[in-house]
This record gives sequence, structure tokens and C-alpha cells, in this order.
Amino acid sequence: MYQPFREYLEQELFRRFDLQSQPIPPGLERQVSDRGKHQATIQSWCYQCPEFRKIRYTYIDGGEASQVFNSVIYPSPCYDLPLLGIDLLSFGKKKILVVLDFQPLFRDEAYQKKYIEPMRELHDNYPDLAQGLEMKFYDANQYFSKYLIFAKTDAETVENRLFPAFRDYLNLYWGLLDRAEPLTDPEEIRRIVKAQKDYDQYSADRDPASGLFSSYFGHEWAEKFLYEFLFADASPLAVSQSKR
Ligand SMILES: C=CC1=C(C)/C(=C/c2[nH]c(/C=C3N=C(/C=C4\NC(=O)C(C)=C4C=C)C(C)=C\3CCC(=O)O)c(CCC(=O)O)c2C)NC1=O
Repeated sequence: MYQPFREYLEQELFRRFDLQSQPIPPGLERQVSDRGKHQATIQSWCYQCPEFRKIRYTYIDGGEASQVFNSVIYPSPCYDLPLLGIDLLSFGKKKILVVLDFQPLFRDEAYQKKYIEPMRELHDNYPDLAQGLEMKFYDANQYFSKYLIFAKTDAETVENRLFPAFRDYLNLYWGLLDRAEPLTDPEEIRRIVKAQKDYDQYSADRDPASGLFSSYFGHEWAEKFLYEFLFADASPLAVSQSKR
């Protein structure tokens, strides 16, 4: 269902950037689950280039039971650009949740003006995809912008509305990168390294997918996938481990 989104992202990346494949820890790149009623395959890709220190995306194909396309693009720490975050989910055809955002590293006004305000026009063009839903797992004020795409929707809207929105948001993101001036002050660069690391820790601790991974591929695999691939700069919390 979301394969055209993955293909489009991939084409854009290869066309615009000089990508280098990055290794994915053994066993995490591809996995097949027979645990559920339906077989599910999870596959991931990882690259880097001078502009982006980590580009990762994952596709879960569980037939009609589950289709997921998830991606995070981390700019090189000499750019204070937001992360590009994509989470497109479909469970059993009826439950379709789509999220797409430029995930801000900082919340000051200058940052908002520079990176978030430019999203406003797109956001306003897609009111059906920007439903202002409440978040249960995450804090909407942390690492999310006010102009994100966040909708509970249907397959037709995914095809006819989300796909053009996806192209528009991606184009805007590449444009922001084009206009961004690389930082040279080591202090400023360190601040970005830290902010991206904090994002990983926050996201790993709250990721609503960990139960899904565990149910398909087992707890051990799920922990490894979360802390060694998806959010590799996060460390497992003692508390959250004992909770699980
Ligand atoms: C392969 C990894 C991966 C998967 C499969 C995944 C799935 C995933 N994301 C979810 C919600 C969500 N996901 C996001 C957003 C994001 N999530 C992101 O990983 C990114 C990059 C964004 C940013 C666009 C939001 C905002 C929600 C709703 C959570 C809430 O209500 O708090 C949910 C809960 C759906 C529900 O029952 O309501 C799942 C299972 N998350 C993952 O990280």
C-alpha cells in the first residue's frame, strides 16, 4: 500500500544525493515472521551522504493485516535542519494512520520561523490530512511541528491526497536543505549532535511500535532493532527493560 511512497523517496534520494550504503546489524536488515495469522516481512535500508548522516527507512509487509512505511532522515550535524520523519501505517485496512513531519530539534522562535513556517502553506493545502489529532504516546510539543500531517484516513485518500502531499513536503524539505548554511562553530555543531541524540533517546523510549515488533519477531529482536538500528544513539533504559 505504501510501496509507491518508499519508491518515490528512494528515487529522490538517489537522484539528488551521493548515497553510500550503511551497514545494518546482522539479522536486522530483513526478517520474516510466521507468528501471526499472516506472514509478515520487515525490511530496512540505510544510507549516508555529505548532507545526511543517517537515512533509514523500513517497510513492513504483512499483507492486508499490516502495511507500514517508516523513515527518519538525520541531517549532518553541521545543519540544524529538522529531521524528516515519516510513519505511514495501515492495520487490517480499516485502521490507517499517517504521519509526516519536519521534526524540529529546537523550539525557539527563530527556528520556527526558519524551518516550520515554510510548511504552513502546504499544511493549509491539505486540511484533510492535518487533522490535529491528539497524541497518546508522544508529546506533540516535543519533536513535532505544528504543521505536521497527522490523519486517520482511508486508502483512497492515501492514494489521491497523501501522495501529492508527500511529494510537496519532500520538495520543501530538499529546498530548506539547499538554502541551509552549514555551521562551522564546533560548539554549535555539538549542540546539534546532542539534540539528535536526545531525539533518539526520546523516540526509542516511547516508540509505540515496540509491542508490534515483539509480537511479530520476539522481544529480543525488537529490542535490538530499536536500540541498534532505528534509534542507535539511544541506550536502553533500565526501567523500561524491567517493565517489559
Ligand atoms: C519501523 C519503526 C516504527 C513503526 C513500525 C512504528 C509504528 C507506529 N507508530 C505509531 C504512532 C505514531 N507515530 C507517530 C509519528 C512518528 N513515528 C515515527 O517513527 C516517526 C519518524 C514519526 C514522525 C513522523 C505519531 C505522531 C504517532 C501517534 C502516536 C500518539 O498518538 O502519540 C503507532 C501506534 C498506532 C496506534 O495504535 O495508534 C505504531 C504501531 N513506529 C516506528 O518507529
